[in-house]
Amino acid sequence: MDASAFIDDLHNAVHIYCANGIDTLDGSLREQRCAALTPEQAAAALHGTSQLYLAIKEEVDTQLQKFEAYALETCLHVPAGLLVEQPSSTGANEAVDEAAVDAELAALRRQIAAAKHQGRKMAGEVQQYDAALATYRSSLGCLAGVPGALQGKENSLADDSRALAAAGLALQESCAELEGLRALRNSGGASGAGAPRDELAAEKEILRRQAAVRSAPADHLRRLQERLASGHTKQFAAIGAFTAALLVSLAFSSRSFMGGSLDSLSAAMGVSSGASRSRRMGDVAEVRLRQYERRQGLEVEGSSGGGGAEDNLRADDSTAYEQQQQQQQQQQRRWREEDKDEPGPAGEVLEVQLQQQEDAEGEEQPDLGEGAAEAALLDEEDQRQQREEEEEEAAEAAAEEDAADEGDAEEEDEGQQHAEDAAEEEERQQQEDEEAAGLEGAQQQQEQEHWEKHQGGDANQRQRQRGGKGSSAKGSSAKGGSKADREEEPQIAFLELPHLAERSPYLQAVAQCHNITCLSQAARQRRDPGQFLFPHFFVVGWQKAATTSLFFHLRTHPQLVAAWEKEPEFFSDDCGYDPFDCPLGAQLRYMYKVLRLGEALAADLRVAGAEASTHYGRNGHKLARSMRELFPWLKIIASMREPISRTLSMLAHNLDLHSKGCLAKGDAYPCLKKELVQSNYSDPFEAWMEAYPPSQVLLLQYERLTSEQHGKAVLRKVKGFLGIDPELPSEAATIGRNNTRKQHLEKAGALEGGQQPKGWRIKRHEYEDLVSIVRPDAERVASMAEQAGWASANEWMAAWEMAWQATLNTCTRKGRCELRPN
Ligand SMILES: Nc1ncnc2c1ncn2[C@@H]1O[C@H](COP(=O)(O)OS(=O)(=O)O)[C@@H](OP(=O)(O)O)[C@H]1O
Repeated sequence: MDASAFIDDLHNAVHIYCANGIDTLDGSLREQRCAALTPEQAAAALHGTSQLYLAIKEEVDTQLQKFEAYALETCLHVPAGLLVEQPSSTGANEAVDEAAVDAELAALRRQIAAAKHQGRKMAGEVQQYDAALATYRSSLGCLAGVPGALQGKENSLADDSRALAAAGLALQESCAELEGLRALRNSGGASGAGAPRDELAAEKEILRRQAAVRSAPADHLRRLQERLASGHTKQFAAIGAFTAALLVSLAFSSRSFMGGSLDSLSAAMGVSSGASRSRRMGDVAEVRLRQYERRQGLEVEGSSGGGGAEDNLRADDSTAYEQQQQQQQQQQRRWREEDKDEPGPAGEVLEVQLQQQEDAEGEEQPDLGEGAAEAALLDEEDQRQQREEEEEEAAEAAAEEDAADEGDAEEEDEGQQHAEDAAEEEERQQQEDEEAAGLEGAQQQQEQEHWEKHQGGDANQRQRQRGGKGSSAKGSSAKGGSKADREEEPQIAFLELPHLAERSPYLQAVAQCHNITCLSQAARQRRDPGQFLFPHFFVVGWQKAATTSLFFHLRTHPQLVAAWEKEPEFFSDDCGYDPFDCPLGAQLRYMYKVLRLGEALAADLRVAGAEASTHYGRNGHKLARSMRELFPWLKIIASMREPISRTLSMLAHNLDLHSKGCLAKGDAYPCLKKELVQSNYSDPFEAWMEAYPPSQVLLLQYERLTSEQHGKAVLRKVKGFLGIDPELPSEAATIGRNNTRKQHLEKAGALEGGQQPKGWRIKRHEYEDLVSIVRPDAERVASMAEQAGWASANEWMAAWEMAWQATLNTCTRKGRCELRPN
């Protein structure tokens, strides 16, 4: 049945039902009630029923029509408009072309479907707009208090936006710099053979720009951050957080990028003493920066009527500020074009000027011009240092020769290391000479003569004054008064640290220091949250326990400004283990050139200063207590390796370098025994433990530190101990492997030449004897580790037992075993 027939049937059925109902009512009235009625009453009643029928019929018709319309519209999807026009009861249906109506209906259905789809879409959009509107409304609510809060602070807001603009500008420039450096690094690294000078120049350039990239935007951002943190524009705290994040990422990216570039350059150049070269280049960069900053300072003063860049930065007139910025940029561009050797963007870096020689040479020194004079000072300083080092090394090498047969293998190692360094120094000197020929030429020679004169003698005389290795600094101190007395206090001119007066009292105090005792006293001043006391930690040993890998890993951390080179050995070699009796000039060099105090200050001392020297650890009994007096806050990290393999590594180092030393005689047993009976870990380490509270000392086990399984956890522990982010520089970062001995061998071609010893034979009972020598010390260390909570004694011993067992596993049935180097 089709739908319209169904409706018709329904129609009829309802009508019949109604009619039947009325008929029944009629009949009932007539038969049962009307008999008692008068004829008029009966007629009135029947009229009533017929009226009722009509009323019911009309109502039923109306309802049925509505139902029909509803059914046609919803079941048959006939549009309402069409129904109205459709004369349902006029009989015009017949006139309608059903096919046409069907087609129209289909089209209308499609339109309806499209309209419904559009409607749903719009409903979704309306929902989104509603949500957005709600957000805007609530934002508006939040901002309602802003105008009031900012009233009267328009100037400081203007300053903020200027500072933000300056920071952005500096960042932009730094990005360009970084891009340039990346290109430079790529070209430098890939330049191949025959271009060492180009690479040298590239390295210089990178170092020079590095300082600027690091300091300029960082300082702008820091100032901005300070402004925002100062409370007058709290509504913009998010900007403060943003700049803080930028600061951290800037520090991290520039340092890791630069570190990588220097390493790859050094590697590309095949230079083993990359660190010392870097330092030297860093010095050149410092001088160039000073020249630049001075020039810039004068220029700015001249153009702004003496106000200086900082004042101009604060100027209310933003147009003047923009002009100022443009002028500075133009000036920088001009300088770059005028003199390619001159530095690029300025960094407001705190620098220290070593002027002790300059003063002495004041009358006689020819007028070299400001830049040349400064460069000469630097060269001279380097030369003096270098000569001293060479002389010391020569004397030490001689002493080592004498001492070699006495079997002090550890000291011998140092001597040989020095001899190697001396060779590198020679190479370095040669390069410096070449550079000097291009830059200062004869002036450098003159400077050298002035210096010789001022110092009152030739190199040999100075060597005699120092008394060679045997007397060292300490010995000479006994003969001729303290070194601090003998050496004139250097006069230091500090370049102004921006906003020094607004910095923390601690930073202000440190910024005034030019000796290490002053650093100690400055620590009494109040610090800002996040500032580290300087220096923050030392890695004190032990030699051949992966200290180099550890140090260089830590150095990549963005919260660290660690010494460029490993093992400055300042407190042992320069101070003769007495931190209160170090030569003043050496102290200054140590603070600024080794510990990089200038950079730490520029970073608001929110970075940890550090160095790593293995002499310190093994001489704890000489140094720990006085070190505690000097730097009571210092954190101490030591790494210890299974003692026989550590000693073997140390002896092998000497052998590979110079084919001499104890192991060269072939029999490893007496050689190792002699060394092992006269050294131990626990005595010197105990001195460190006694001097410093347990919370400031951390002992690592080489085997865990370098293991794949535990290495990362150990590194996190180290960083946690130091109070720096344990997940940086990267969660996945491992310690890496720095094998100095292998590098030396590779450099010398020894690996190809077959000079590397494959191993040493030792009899089983001899090895067992060695184990019995070291075991008590090992157990003592294990128990110290357990007491301090660094490891369980059993775990500690198990790692070393395993190393011993590994050697015993190589033993043949005849009891001949092999000691294998790494
Ligand atoms: N990641 C890792 N894994 C395993 N071994 C490692 C690692 N890093 C350094 N080393 C080994 O540590 C030895 C060098 O230690 P140091 O850097 O402290 O030596 S040094 O005192 O600075 O010369 C040296 O050991 P030997 O090879 O036995 O001489 C390095 O090979």
